[in-house]
Amino acid sequence: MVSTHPAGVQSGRQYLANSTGAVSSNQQLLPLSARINNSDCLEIGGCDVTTLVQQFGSPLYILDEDTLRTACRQYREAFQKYYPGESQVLYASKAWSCLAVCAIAHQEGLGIDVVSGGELYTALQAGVSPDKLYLHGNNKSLEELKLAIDSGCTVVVDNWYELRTLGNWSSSIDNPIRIMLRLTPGIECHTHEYIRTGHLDSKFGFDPNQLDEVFAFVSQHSALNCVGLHAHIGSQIFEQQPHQDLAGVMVQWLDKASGYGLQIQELNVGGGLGIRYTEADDPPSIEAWVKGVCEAIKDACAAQQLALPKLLCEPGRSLIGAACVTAYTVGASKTIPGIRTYVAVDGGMSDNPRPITYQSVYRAVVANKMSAPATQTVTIAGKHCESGDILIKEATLPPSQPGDILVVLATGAYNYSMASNYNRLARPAAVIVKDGEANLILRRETYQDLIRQDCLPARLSNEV
Ligand SMILES: Cc1ncc(COP(=O)(O)O)c(C=O)c1O
Ligand SMILES: N[C@@H](CCCC[NH3+])C(=O)O
Repeated sequence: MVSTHPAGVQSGRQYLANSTGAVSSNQQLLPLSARINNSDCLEIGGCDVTTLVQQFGSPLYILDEDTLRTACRQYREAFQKYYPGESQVLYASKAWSCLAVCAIAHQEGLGIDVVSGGELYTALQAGVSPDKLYLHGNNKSLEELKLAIDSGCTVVVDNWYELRTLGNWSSSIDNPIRIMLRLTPGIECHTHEYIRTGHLDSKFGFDPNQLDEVFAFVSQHSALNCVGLHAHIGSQIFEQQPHQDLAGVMVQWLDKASGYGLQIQELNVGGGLGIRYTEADDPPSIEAWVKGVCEAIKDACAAQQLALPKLLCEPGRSLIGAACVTAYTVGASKTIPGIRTYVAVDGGMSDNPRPITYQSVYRAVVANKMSAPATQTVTIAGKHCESGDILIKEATLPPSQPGDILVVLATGAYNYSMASNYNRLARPAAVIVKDGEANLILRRETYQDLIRQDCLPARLSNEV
């Protein structure tokens, strides 16, 4: 990281990617196309961020197409390089589900992991082929299962209730139902407890101690076409060992399944590779992560003398997290002498609920003052009626004024997808940028949108 200021004093420049050598987007704070232009403003995808805000309004999600496509390719190419068997990368669309993002993932050859009828519908509408769609969920409704089966998507079965439901159902329909089984591997990893899923005490997946009963049940239902096994250990993980341990555990499951006559062809090791939200975060690159997983699967298969399965993974955050920033407009500020200065922006926990939910830490820059020395420590507050609505507790920034454009970095994953209308704030617009062109991918909500689903019974109407 290069600073143009005296020792210890930084500026927005420090977050630009080092342009020498290949970079893994999950290790960058700013999108790969980020530059500073002659007006000292941040440019992404060849578009000046301050101009984008004038054109599309504030707050604004700005998605860099090149960063997203690069990450998709880095995953795909790493599998080609390190795995001699078949492979398929799926985009975990819970990170950001919308038509444009699903369309890009599909164009880049990725399949899509969906976790609800809504995400499935979005992916289908984006033109994703059903044979590359996988439906997750620990409590899928009959309607969601029907949509998945009718559209030809694979159902990742999570529990006994669902397995029995599909077992009964399969006897009454013409084609076998394509399923995978999600198992809890009992692997611990270091991440926030809300985003850990692989430990035994998890609401997701079959208990691995019931593997024999599960395999026996599936083997007795020939209309259930069990193509694979799935596990996911958690999210925002920096260690490589848990995923490598997972590979060993899953190959043992594969071996056990063959004892029940099940010809399992696919193993899905889930997602979870972390990204850099601050300089202190040190995730492995996409290539290093894929290499580790592939080698662990190859070694475990060689040890058990098993043929290589088709290998799947389903990253979300590491594909899209660093590809997006959120631009806000600075408004009021309040200095409490000896305590802190609050600088308020025009969004907050409704467009980024991660700080209040997981105490997530973000970095920001002032887009119209990229080289100005970052000499102040301030607290970036949202505009919600909630004391905890703080986007960044201690942001080191240049002094800012109302009207400045504050840009929070690495907001591509689990921001828009977890956004709400708390305090009846309209959800922001999102644009995708590439080579100097910006296109709307999500329209800004209006006041009319906010009351669209409201019903006012006649007896409550105050119409004059
Ligand atoms: C089943 C499953 N697959 C994939 C993912 C994507 O995880 P990440 O965004 O950390 O890659 C998640 C989220 O944790 C998940 O629950
Ligand atoms: N929503 C979480 C990730 C959950 C992943 C889904 N299992 C986050 O923002 O970090």
